[in-house]
Amino acid sequence: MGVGGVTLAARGRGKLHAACARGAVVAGAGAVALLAVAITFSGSPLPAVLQRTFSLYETHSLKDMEHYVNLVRNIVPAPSAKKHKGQDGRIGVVGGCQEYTGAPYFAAISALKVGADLVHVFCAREAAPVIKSYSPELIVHPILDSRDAAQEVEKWLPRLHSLVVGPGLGRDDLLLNSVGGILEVSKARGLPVVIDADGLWLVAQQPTLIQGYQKAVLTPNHIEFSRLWEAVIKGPMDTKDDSGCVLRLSQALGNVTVVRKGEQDLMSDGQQVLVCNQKGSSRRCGGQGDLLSGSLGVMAHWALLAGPERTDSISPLLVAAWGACTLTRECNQQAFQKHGRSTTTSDMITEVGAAFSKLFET
Ligand SMILES: NC(=O)C1=CN([C@@H]2O[C@H](COP(=O)(O)OP(=O)(O)OC[C@H]3O[C@@H](n4cnc5c(N)ncnc54)[C@H](O)[C@@H]3O)[C@@H](O)[C@H]2O)[C@@H](O)CC1
Ligand SMILES: Nc1ncnc2c1ncn2[C@@H]1O[C@H](COP(=O)(O)OP(=O)(O)OP(=O)(O)O)[C@@H](O)[C@H]1O
Ligand SMILES: [Mg+2]
Repeated sequence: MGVGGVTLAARGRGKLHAACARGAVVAGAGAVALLAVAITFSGSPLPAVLQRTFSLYETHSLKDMEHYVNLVRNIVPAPSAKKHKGQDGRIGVVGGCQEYTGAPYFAAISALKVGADLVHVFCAREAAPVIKSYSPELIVHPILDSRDAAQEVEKWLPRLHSLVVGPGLGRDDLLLNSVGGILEVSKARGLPVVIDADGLWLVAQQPTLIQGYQKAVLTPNHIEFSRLWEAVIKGPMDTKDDSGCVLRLSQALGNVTVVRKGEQDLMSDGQQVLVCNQKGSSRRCGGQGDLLSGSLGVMAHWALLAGPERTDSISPLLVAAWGACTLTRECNQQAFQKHGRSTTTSDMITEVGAAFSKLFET
């Protein structure tokens, strides 16, 4: 499908309106149609950083980019002296075990740096003192390996706006079983959930856990996507049609949003496919996906609060996903410019503030 920059494909259920309205590239059943529809854009000009990145691409792609940037800006809550602590996001991260303490920390601190007010980490007992020692800013609950973990977490759910499930969770059956229970109670409350890493392992074992839950966003990397595909589609993957595969997996899961990370990030709600080609770097250190899932935890809450009227009828969760992918890749690029091959995820997290304001602050 598409040519560089940002393109949007719509297919499957025949919803072409959003793509056509912006003159995007529309791919359908192997055919690719380029629709050059002139439109005007409102809002602030494209940030210089994005103009640099996208100046080589065709005008319609640049305009799509500008449009999505404006949609992300539309969901970002305005700073206000009238707000109280917690209003811009209270996010939960479910993950952290004996082996992995970095991943939940990266996800949680990213959520805070993007703009959440409070972040709670629900982790295994042994991981808690380690995660606390990384940051005094995180609230850490050492309850995930207790027998009644799901009920313990459920007590906190009324205070939370979204959950990020899976970074550093590990694959211990007791923990996975508790997380299955946490997903059930979260669904019952209609809480948005971003599922990543070992949370995706669990979903691949039990797809019914999120089947049809349209407030779930899955963020698989290459391997995790293949695993989900095998579990849900159970057939060969068309390796020449990456966006078609994302669309199909999302549809098969009942329009759960799927974000397939890679050289370009492809995301679909089963109706449309958005592409994020924001320049990153060649550095692939561990933890970048955790930065993405933590950022998305906050942006998913903001997007659902803003609603489709602020996202031009594109699914709010797709807009949030596009924003979080763009931000993560920009952090990667900025950190790489400073640190080159020694870039680590901590360096990227240091860039979150500057990257966010370049991209999305008006
Ligand atoms: N500092 C930390 O604590 C970190 C912990 N992490 C955690 O580690 C656990 C396991 O995550 P993994 O991502 O390793 O598990 P996966 O089972 O997804 O990956 C297994 C292997 O696949 C490889 N792989 C990934 N992308 C690939 C690609 N495009 N092509 C070929 N091979 C590829 C990885 O190098 C890894 O060795 C999760 O809980 C995760 O959150 C990671 O988030 C990284 C950072
Ligand atoms: N080849 C690539 N080129 C540019 N960016 C990439 C590439 N692969 C992944 N990314 C970006 O890196 C971020 C994390 O994706 P990645 O595939 O590394 O996740 P992950 O394997 O889950 O990471 P983690 O180590 O945190 O588990 C995403 O924003 C994605 O866009
Ligand atoms: Mg990962």
